[in-house]
Amino acid sequence: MSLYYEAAAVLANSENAGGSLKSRIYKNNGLKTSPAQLFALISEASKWSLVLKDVIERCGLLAEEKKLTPTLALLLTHDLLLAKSGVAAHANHALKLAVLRHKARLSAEFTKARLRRGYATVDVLRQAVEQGELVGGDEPSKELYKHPRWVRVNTLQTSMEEQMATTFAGYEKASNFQELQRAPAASKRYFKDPHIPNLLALPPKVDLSKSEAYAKGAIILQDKASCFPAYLLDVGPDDGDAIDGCAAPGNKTTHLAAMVSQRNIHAKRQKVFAYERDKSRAVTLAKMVKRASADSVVVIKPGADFLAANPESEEFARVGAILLDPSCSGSGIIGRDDAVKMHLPVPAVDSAPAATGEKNKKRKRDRETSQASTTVSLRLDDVLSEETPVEGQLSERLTALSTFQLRILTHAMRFPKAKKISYSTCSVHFQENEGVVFRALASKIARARGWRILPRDRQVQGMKDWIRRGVLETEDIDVDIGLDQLQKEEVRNACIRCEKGTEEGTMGFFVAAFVRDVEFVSGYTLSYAGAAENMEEGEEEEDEDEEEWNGFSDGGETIVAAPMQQQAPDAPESRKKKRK
Ligand SMILES: C[S@@+](CC[C@H](N)C(=O)[O-])C[C@H]1O[C@@H](n2cnc3c(N)ncnc32)[C@H](O)[C@@H]1O
Repeated sequence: MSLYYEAAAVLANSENAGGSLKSRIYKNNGLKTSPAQLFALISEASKWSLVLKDVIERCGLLAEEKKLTPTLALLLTHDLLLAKSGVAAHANHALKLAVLRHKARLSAEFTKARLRRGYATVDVLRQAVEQGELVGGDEPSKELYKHPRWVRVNTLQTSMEEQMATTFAGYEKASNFQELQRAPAASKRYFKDPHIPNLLALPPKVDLSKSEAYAKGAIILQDKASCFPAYLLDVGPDDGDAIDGCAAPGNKTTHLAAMVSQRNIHAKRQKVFAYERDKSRAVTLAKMVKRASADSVVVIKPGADFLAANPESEEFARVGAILLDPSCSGSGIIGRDDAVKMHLPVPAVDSAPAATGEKNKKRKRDRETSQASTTVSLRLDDVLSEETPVEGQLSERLTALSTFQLRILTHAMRFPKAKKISYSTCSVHFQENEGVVFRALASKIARARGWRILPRDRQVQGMKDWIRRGVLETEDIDVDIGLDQLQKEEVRNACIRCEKGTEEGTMGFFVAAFVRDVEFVSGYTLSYAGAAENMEEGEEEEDEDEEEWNGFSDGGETIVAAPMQQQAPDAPESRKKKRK
């Protein structure tokens, strides 16, 4: 019987205790039950929980059996009605008796619940449950559009053709994206993305985690929007080396490496330097790079701060392209589809007999607790998120984040041979997106080095075709960057956005690219002090970009050359003061 108590304990306090379902089970050495049995019970019961919650509530089980908590009732009812060998306990165990007493009612309610949902037999209902079709029921899905499972074919190891003939053999082609979104959640369908090469959309519950291609890194589960930065950067054989300034866990790094390798037909040696400040995330990055077979292209800088990388270093003399995907508010992130969600039955409020004193208080508290948490949600795996949402008050967070993002971006603009930069976030906030782009364009370093936005009509085809573009919140642009309305409109249209919960099936995302001409570079003195000489009169007063870079990195250790600036040089506050 420890099976049910231990399963209930695994599910208890899921929001505060942390850890994925697998880590809670497989890293717990104190369990009496086999971890596989525990995992199977929880994942199966969660799939059926929408139906079983309904059955238990209509049967009034919780009101009559005080020993049963909502979670225990759900787990036991699952085994009673659906497990081949029934409830796993000896015949006289109190919990087993508590559900057995209601077997006839529970079975009858189960039949009614099935028929109400329009399933003729238990087998047809079982198939629908397995396919993840049971969204809604009595609780309609809030999601208007299904978020597909996006799969990038890793061209460092394989090709789309090879994957179609192996991993996706037997999958049926959807004639359009809407058809794919309407397909049963676990059905074997696919749709080739028209914007990003080597990208497939599959229904959200298709499980590829056990496929050989996934295990060896031939396919990578990566949201469509997250593929935009490397694709937009469009690194060619003549672009030299590339840097990914904020790399872990490495989806964009490996995509960048794949693009570099695929397009390098002249087999010129091109490297991708991958910076990751956080040491533990750098370990994941290294694993991901190895698994994707990108280690011959990628040079990892573990625990190294990109802001401390010396642009003038010999090592970066050939860096022509830089991808920046810095930490952000994460406001565009969509809840993970592979979460295990358990819908719990709610005890009927009036069904408990009146009680007095302490008992009454306790019963009331129990009822309130169980009503407050009618679902339990747990991540299936401990997967390091691509994004790193930062906690705190929103407006303060946005100010701090956008200051940091601007610093990263203007630092990248210092690399002498760089002529392409992509800047992205998984945020939906103007301040972290177009706001940073406008401020970067206004920075002294951008003007000194001739950086400008990559306009829509010069973007790679898929990005040019993408309809969702940037937004303009003119009242928020407190930098006078000397652009007229038409030019601002060009910048807006050059910015690319994705919105979550739309018919495109992406997360919320933002990306823009900056370019400059090599001729422009060669016409200028490349040191920042030299560039300042080319400034128009009075400009020096407005920017202090030269103070941004204050150290250099040597194998991850930052050697600080000057005290860190407290405020970003382009922060609105400092600018406003100067204008006065
Ligand atoms: C949004 S995540 C990057 C996701 C990654 N591009 C991908 O697609 O998998 C931002 C990462 O940048 C790292 N980071 C933040 N600031 C950094 C800095 N100054 N130098 C290097 N890495 C930094 C964070 O630790 C985090 O892992």
